[in-house]
Amino acid sequence: MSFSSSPVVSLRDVTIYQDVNTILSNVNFDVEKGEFVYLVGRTGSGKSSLLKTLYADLPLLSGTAAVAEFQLSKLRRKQVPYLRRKVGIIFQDFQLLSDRTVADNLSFVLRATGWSEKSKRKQRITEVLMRVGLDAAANKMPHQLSGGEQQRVVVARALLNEPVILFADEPTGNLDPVVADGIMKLFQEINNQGTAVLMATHNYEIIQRYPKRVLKCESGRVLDSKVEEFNLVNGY
Ligand SMILES: Nc1ncnc2c1ncn2[C@@H]1O[C@H](COP(=O)(O)OP(=O)(O)OP(=O)(O)O)[C@@H](O)[C@H]1O
Repeated sequence: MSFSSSPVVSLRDVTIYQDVNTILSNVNFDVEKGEFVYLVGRTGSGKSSLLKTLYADLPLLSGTAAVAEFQLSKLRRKQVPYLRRKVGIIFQDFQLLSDRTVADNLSFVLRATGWSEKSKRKQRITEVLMRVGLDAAANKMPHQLSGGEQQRVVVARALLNEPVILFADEPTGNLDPVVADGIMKLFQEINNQGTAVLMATHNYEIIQRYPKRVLKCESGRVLDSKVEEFNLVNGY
C-alpha cells in the first residue's frame, strides 16, 4: 500500500488529441486522493477523450500527466495493464460478457490481472458483489439482471483490484432516475471509503443533488469550479 499524499491524477499543460485534431488544450488539474469530481460539457466537448487519455486508451502526446503514480508520457504499451489495475473504468453501456455468469465475468478479470488461486478469486468476487449489494447474483447471467443491476456488476468489476480512482463515463446514462440515484449512492459509498471518482455526466439533477467539484469542457479548455467561477446551467 502506498502512503504518499501525491494526487491520484495530475495534469500539466496537457493537450488532448483525437488523431491529429486538438480536442482540449492547456489542461491543468489535480484530483486528490479520495476526491469526487464531475466532468461535464456538451456532447463532443472532449469528456470521453480526456478520460481515455487518463486510462491510456489514447496516447499522451503533449504535456505531463500522472495517474496513480504512472507517468503517462513515459508509459510503455506493456505497462498499460499495470495502470489499469490501479484504476477502475466504468462505461455507459455495460460491456459485460453476455455468455457467462456474473461470477465468471468477474473471475475473467481477476485471472487476467494475476489472481491465480481459485479460492482467492472466489472470495474477492463475494466481497465486491456484497459491496455493490448484489451478493445473490453471482450465478446469474447478465440478461437475468436489470439495467441497474448490470451496472452494479460493472462497478463491482471496476473495484476488483482496489483502484485508487474510478473513471466513470456517463455511468447513469441509460438508467431511469431512481436507478441512477441508486448507482450514484453506491459511488458515494465507494468514495467515502477512500476511492477517488472522476465521473463524466450529463445528469444535471445528480450534480444538483450531490454537489461536488466540477470540471467543465468548454471551447477546447477545461474549466475548474475549484479555481474559476462558471455557471452550471441545465444543458451546459
Ligand atoms: N475515435 C475518434 N476518432 C476521431 N475523432 C473522434 C473520435 N472519438 C471522438 N472524436 C471527436 O473528438 C471530439 C470529442 O469527443 P468526445 O467523445 O471526447 O466528447 P464527449 O464530450 O465525451 O461527448 P459525449 O458527451 O457525446 O460523449 C468530438 O469532436 C468527436 O467527434
